Amino acid sequence: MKKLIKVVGAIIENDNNEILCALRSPKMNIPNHWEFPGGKVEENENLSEAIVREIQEELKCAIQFKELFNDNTHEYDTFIVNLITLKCKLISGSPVTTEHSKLLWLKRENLLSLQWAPADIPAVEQLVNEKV
Ligand SMILES: Nc1nc2c([nH]c(=O)n2[C@H]2C[C@H](O)[C@@H](COP(=O)(O)OP(=O)(O)OP(=O)(O)O)O2)c(=O)[nH]1
Repeated sequence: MKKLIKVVGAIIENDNNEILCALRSPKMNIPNHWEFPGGKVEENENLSEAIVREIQEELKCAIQFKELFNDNTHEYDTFIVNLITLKCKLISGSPVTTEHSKLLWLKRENLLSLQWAPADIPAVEQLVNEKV
């Protein structure tokens, strides 16, 4: 049976209504695909704790959880991911890459020009269609 992993991804928007996108590196699984930065939820933590921890570890900045945005389960060849995207607010510092190949701030209307990890597509489409 395929392993099911629970993952949180942060949707961080700046004052110009741009959204932070992160490119998975060639060394990561699902390499060279764009994603919402984040990672696996650990057993002892809630979604808000998980996303704050992951973003501090990966992007070296502090965020605050705002609201649940999208919850999508996607079956890859070797595992199943339950990707929960959360709207978050940057509260201190600015994101820097530690594991990703690149970070990019993009307007909603340009999000679909990137090659996203397949599990992310419903959240990306919901963002593109969202009224702001
Ligand atoms: N972080 C993140 N992972 C995603 C997204 N979409 C998607 O399919 N994934 C997949 C890629 C990975 O297989 C898995 C998350 O693993 P990860 O490697 O980012 O998480 P992590 O930092 O906790 O991993 P680890 O190095 O501790 O094992 O979910 C997304 O938008 N964000």
